[in-house]
Amino acid sequence: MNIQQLIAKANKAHAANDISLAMGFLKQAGEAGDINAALDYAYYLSHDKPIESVQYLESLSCVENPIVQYHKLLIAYFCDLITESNGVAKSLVALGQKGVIEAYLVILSYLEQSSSEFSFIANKVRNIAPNIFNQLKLDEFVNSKVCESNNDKVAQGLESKLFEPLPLPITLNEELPISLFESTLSGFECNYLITKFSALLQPSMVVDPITGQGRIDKVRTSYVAIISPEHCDWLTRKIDKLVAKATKTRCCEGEVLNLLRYVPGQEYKPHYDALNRLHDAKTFEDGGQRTKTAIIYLNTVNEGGNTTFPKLGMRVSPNKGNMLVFNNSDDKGNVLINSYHAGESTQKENKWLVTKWIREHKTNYGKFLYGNH
Ligand SMILES: O=C(O)CCC(=O)C(=O)O
Ligand SMILES: [Fe+2]
Repeated sequence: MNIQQLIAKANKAHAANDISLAMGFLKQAGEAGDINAALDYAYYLSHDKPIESVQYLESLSCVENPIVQYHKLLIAYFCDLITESNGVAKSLVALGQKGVIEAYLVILSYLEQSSSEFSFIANKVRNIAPNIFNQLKLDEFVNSKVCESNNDKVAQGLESKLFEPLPLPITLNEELPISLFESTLSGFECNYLITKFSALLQPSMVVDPITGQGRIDKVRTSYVAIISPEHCDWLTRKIDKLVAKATKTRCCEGEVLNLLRYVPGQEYKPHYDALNRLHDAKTFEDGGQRTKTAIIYLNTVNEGGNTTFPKLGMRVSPNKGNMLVFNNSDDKGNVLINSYHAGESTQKENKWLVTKWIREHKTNYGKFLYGNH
């Protein structure tokens, strides 16, 4: 079979949900020289066998290709095969120099925005990809200290950041509980998510209790972008990992990440995120009850736009980069009455956030991207 035939077979197997059959064809297509097939196979394999995944990429004749190198590094990093910097920082810098723009974006996501290292790399992005520089509004961050930095300083600055632990949260409510993790995403990362995924925005839906299908409802008037696996990148993976750490759950128990935009006047009226086993039976099938919610605010809203908990008399104001985490149901899957909450409308500004709901079991999204992790 030639490469096209192998890929056609892989697509057919994939459409029939036979992932192991699809993997077999992708593996062969990768070995025959198709880089995309090789990467797809490596990502699939990385769910359960990350070491084998890296070894597979190393066995290919295209291993020196910078894109292959970049994904090999990401698989090793996100699957925790690298526990200390071990040259990851240097490799990322080297990949950026070879023209892998994603490597520079990963670097930017770990650096302090006000640092000369950030400006130095942002300037490189300006030189090789001016469109991306403009779309990400990187000129907001570039300062005159560009010339004070160099590649070695960037690698040094990056090293400690790559393995920084999640800072301890502030407990806002002990009973539910509700926790706030400050500055989990940088301003650059927040802007990146808005820029990259707003093209996917559609009117939000709620689950119809009769049909079990999503439908538009005045309860939830914001717009949502569903970041399904084909759109996932290093940052959505980083967020999945962050949320898993903050909620003490596994990545495979998370639902798909949602980007939400409220324009002034739009809101999410008081509701429970926990599902009703009878009314939401269809949604329930994919991972069971919703146990926790994580919300990351992507911009600071000055008037309105709070997340409110009416039964607790609490409100949390959206601050760029902060992550709010709360429980929705108890160990037995019962709805926690105090988790009733709302997304208030804003007065003048838009409000942007990403939200992730966690289930009691593995979800299809989680299994697809993370296997058992
Ligand atoms: O907009 C908010 O602050 C809350 C969003 C929310 O409740 C949700 O997405 O489930
Ligand atoms: Fe909610």
